[in-house]
Amino acid sequence: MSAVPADAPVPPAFDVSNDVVEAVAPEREIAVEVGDNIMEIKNLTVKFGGLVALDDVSFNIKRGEILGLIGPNGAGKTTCFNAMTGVYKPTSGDVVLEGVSLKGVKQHRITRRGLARTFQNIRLFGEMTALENVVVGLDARHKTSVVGALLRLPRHTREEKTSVERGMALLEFVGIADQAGVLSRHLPYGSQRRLEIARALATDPKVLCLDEPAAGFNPAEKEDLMVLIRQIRADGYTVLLIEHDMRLVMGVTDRIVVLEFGRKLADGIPVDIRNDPRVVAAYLGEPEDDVA
Ligand SMILES: Nc1ncnc2c1ncn2[C@@H]1O[C@H](COP(=O)(O)OP(=O)(O)OP(=O)(O)O)[C@@H](O)[C@H]1O
Repeated sequence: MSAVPADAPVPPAFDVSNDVVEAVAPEREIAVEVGDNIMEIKNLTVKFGGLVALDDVSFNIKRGEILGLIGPNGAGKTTCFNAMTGVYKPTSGDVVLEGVSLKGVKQHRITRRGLARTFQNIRLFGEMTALENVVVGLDARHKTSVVGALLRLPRHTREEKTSVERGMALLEFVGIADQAGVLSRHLPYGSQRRLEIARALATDPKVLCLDEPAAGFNPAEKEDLMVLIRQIRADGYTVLLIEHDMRLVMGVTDRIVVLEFGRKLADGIPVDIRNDPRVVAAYLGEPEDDVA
């Protein structure tokens, strides 16, 4: 199934040292078990006027797993992400993170509570370097005040230094440390996608939501991305992944939730989803690339 032979060397970009891993995930257990529910999506409904984009959808995300969210075009995947991350206010239902409801919580506060995401259409600060884009994410977690920053109090200087070190570690982690000083709008497309992931990781999320991270990638880049997503999980993060490329979804996820016409169609391990006649029927008529 894989285009890369089993004994092929791991690309150097992902040969990440223990020091880098510790800088990226300083307070995490490196080896995690898939465990209890870290998030619960409860009867989530989103209506746009008369259109029901998401219809009474419920599923759980378990701590330490890579959960795939798939479905044909227009099935409601991005709407679900948007409702979870505070971009849209759900019409009804609830999203619970570590036992606490996110109902009515503003988007930036949801990020602070531990839910980070990337976007289908890349959203970086084009006039900032790669490193600065990541440091912005880290700065959101600083404890010093503006006055502390102006007076350059020792705590602020310490935090700033740590930010740069952690920012570099994150860039190394996603494989683009050599481009740290490049303006993000000048980065190659693949590096921009990786930078989005690094910036999301900078907020130290409990759950990382990736919205079509392989969009526009060639097969080799998709293989590299699978390695990176596995590495992210190995570092103790929980990952929710929207992705159209079935080979990638089947190759990297522990479990898959399938949406169709805004409703949950199936929820199970990849092999069961692949063989589920309802899922196969839902994808009939999709472009061949998407159902490979
Ligand atoms: N802001 C909006 N206003 C009106 N309708 C919307 C809005 N956002 C999404 N929709 C509609 O909701 C439905 C679900 O769209 P959504 O983008 O969530 O699907 P998707 O599964 O992510 O699709 P794709 O795979 O094509 O990205 C579609 O019919 C879409 O046109």
